[in-house]
Amino acid sequence: MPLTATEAGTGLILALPKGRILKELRPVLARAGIVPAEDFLDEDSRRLRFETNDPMLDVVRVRPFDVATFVAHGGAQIGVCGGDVLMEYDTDQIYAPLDLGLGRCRVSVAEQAVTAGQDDPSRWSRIRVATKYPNIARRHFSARGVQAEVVHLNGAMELAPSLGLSRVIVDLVQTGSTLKANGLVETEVIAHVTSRLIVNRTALKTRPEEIAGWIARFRAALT
Ligand SMILES: Nc1ncnc2c1ncn2[C@@H]1O[C@H](COP(=O)(O)OP(=O)(O)OP(=O)(O)O)[C@@H](O)[C@H]1O
Ligand SMILES: O=P(O)(O)OC[C@H]1O[C@H](OP(=O)(O)OP(=O)(O)O)[C@H](O)[C@@H]1O
Repeated sequence: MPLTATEAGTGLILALPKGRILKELRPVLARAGIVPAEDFLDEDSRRLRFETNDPMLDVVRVRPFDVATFVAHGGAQIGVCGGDVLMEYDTDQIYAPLDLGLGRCRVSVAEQAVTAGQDDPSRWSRIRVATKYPNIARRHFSARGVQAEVVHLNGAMELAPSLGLSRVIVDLVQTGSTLKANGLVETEVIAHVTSRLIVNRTALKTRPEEIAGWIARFRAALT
């Protein structure tokens, strides 16, 4: 069988995050005219790379944080990821030209309702923080002269304060119901986030017309 353009290394790879963003992204992909192979939306499929209706485009389905890694390293030329991931990854290899308005939430500091307001955070010199966003947490606290001692978790951060791992957490909040269900309150919003279309900087220079074409198609798909 002849190689497709992407197999031959001449097509583009679009990296998409599996999970909640992908669900929200489905109508946008359809409006942008991207039709991945049928098993792309089958969560049970073990395939990671899928051809599309466009012989010059394949999609890969990876974890949300790994979208940024694949695009930064040029393994994928374009991708979709949350602003939280971009803030954490913090690289100049990624250009984020388009806000897709999906996955709207915020990165916040939270602590146990019982400890909130007990002391003055401006007097803290150190604080233990449980998070899957160590860079965001360190930057946020160091900007106010507080040293963050990070306990790195990949999920269930909300358990950390009551189990003695940390005083506060830095995590995503949307409705606030996860915090509430675990006896926590949001004390500070670090950033509001949405998902972005992201592009590898080198690809933008070496393949400007193709990349600009895809940015335009995604932009049109939002309206
Ligand atoms: N509650 C939420 N409301 C809205 N958007 C969210 C919410 N939680 C996460 N997001 C956005 O969706 C992205 C992916 O989150 P998701 O929960 O699907 O993956 P994850 O659980 O962080 O990934 P992994 O499977 O690698 O642990 C986040 O980076 C963020 O931008
Ligand atoms: O404010 P809420 O509307 O309750 O949303 C916030 C929750 O959503 C995210 O978790 P997610 O559902 O993605 O679970 P996970 O982190 O365990 O994957 C986030 O980590 C919070 O736990």
